[in-house]
Amino acid sequence: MTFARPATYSALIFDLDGTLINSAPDIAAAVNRTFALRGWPELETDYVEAFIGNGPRRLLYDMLSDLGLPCDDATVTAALDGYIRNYTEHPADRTRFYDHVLDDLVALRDAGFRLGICTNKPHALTQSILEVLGLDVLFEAALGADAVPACKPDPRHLIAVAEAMRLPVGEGAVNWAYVGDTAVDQATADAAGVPFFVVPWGGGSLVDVPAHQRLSRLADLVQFGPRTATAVE
Ligand SMILES: O=C(O)COP(=O)(O)O
Ligand SMILES: [Mg+2]
Repeated sequence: MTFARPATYSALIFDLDGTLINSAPDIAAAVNRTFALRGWPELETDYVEAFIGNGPRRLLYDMLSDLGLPCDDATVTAALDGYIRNYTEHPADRTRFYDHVLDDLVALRDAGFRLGICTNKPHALTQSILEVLGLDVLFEAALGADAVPACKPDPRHLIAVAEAMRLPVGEGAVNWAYVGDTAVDQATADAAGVPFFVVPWGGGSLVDVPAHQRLSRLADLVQFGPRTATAVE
């Protein structure tokens, strides 16, 4: 989709996994603890990482199906319970920010942006990981997949975060943007009629967007900040 680039955005909403944090090592560890109990194979982090972005149920279903293991509803539901328990016990042991993310988020806040998160990670895990990483103070709202009736790529997930931040929604009214790393994020923004930017890490290089929507780092967005734009005028 194409969109008119405004001079400023009042807010930015971010995806979490693959966009702000590399959580793949902790996700893979929780998957492997869950798999080990069932006699399923140990998986490489890179393999698991490629399936992240559609929430934990799809993560497990997609991997089990790809590996030729049982992936009926009952098996996936039991594995999901174990996975969430394992991940909750170790939410951020090995999770790290991508390069410059923390500094750049502070720069974006200082440029006048209001900040939110729209992630397919479970809501309670999202809250605890944001707290562990000290990010809870930077974001006005963060909604995980199970905090809304329909999660990404359903646009209502993103709209729910905007509404929690009291941002304008609806055609022609949007003055904020979504930043993510996968085609799921892109499809969500497109369906919501919201400008989209993609990061260069996570799954970002695989997403097909025009050059002006491709970031080299989050601080590229400072130029669209209300305070930055005012200072330039
Ligand atoms: O799929 C997940 O669990 C989370 O992914 P997201 O933060 O990239 O939406
Ligand atoms: Mg992501």
